[in-house]
Amino acid sequence: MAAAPVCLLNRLLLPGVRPVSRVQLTWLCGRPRSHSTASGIPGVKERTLVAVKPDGVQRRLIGQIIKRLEQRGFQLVGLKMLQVSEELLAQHYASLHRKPFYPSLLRYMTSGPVVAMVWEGHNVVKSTRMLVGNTNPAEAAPGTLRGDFSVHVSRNIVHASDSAEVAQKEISLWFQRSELIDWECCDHGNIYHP
Ligand SMILES: Nc1ccn([C@@H]2O[C@H](COP(=O)(O)OP(=O)(O)OP(=O)(O)O)[C@@H](O)[C@H]2O)c(=O)n1
Ligand SMILES: Nc1ncnc2c1ncn2[C@@H]1O[C@H](COP(=O)(O)OP(=O)(O)O)[C@@H](O)[C@H]1O
Ligand SMILES: [Mg+2]
Repeated sequence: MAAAPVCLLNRLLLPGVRPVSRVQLTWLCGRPRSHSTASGIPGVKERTLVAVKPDGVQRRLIGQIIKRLEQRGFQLVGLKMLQVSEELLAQHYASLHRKPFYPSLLRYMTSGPVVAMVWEGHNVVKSTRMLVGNTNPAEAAPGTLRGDFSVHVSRNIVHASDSAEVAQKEISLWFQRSELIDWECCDHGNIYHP
């Protein structure tokens, strides 16, 4: 912590108030920025695609979903609302084409707008899958998004990429590079450093 902010803060304190030390100021404000950049931590720039599905949008759950990811400490780097095309879904759900539920999945996912987001952070893919919960809401633990807000597998409110490799493919399928913002949250020091 530079000496100047400590002196400045002590000058502003009322007479009789004990001056704060540099250690106390560091504790109050988080680690100083020069030491708090998280860019040196491996995996901190990992990204995942999260999409609020049409039922999640209709049920006004967008805010709840964003809130859970934000409060966990992840960082939003891209966000848009869109009416998804069948072409995009055919690529997104390429592994499910032969499933009996695929036609109804397409109808579901095109039934209304979707909110697509890209979230960034350490182990964000795995952590987000844990936060979203099992595909089948009956198997999703209470406290997870699907466990708290959904009942049936065909209306499970939210999508999240299931591996880092799949996440990269899904992000480039849903977003243009120019739609994603590289930025560093000012509280990185508190999230990533003990
Ligand atoms: N019997 C099933 C199985 C799946 N689905 C729908 O198909 C989606 C994709 O299935 P899958 O990829 O297996 O589930 P998740 O990865 O959990 O969901 P998503 O890929 O949408 O995140 C599910 O979320 C669900 O909306 C369905 O309607 N009926
Ligand atoms: N047995 C099923 N019946 C109906 N829909 C399903 C079923 N399995 C999966 N789905 C739908 O397909 C989506 C994608 O499946 P999958 O990628 O396997 O799971 P997840 O969404 O958890 O990644 C699920 O979220 C769900 O909407
Ligand atoms: Mg899936």
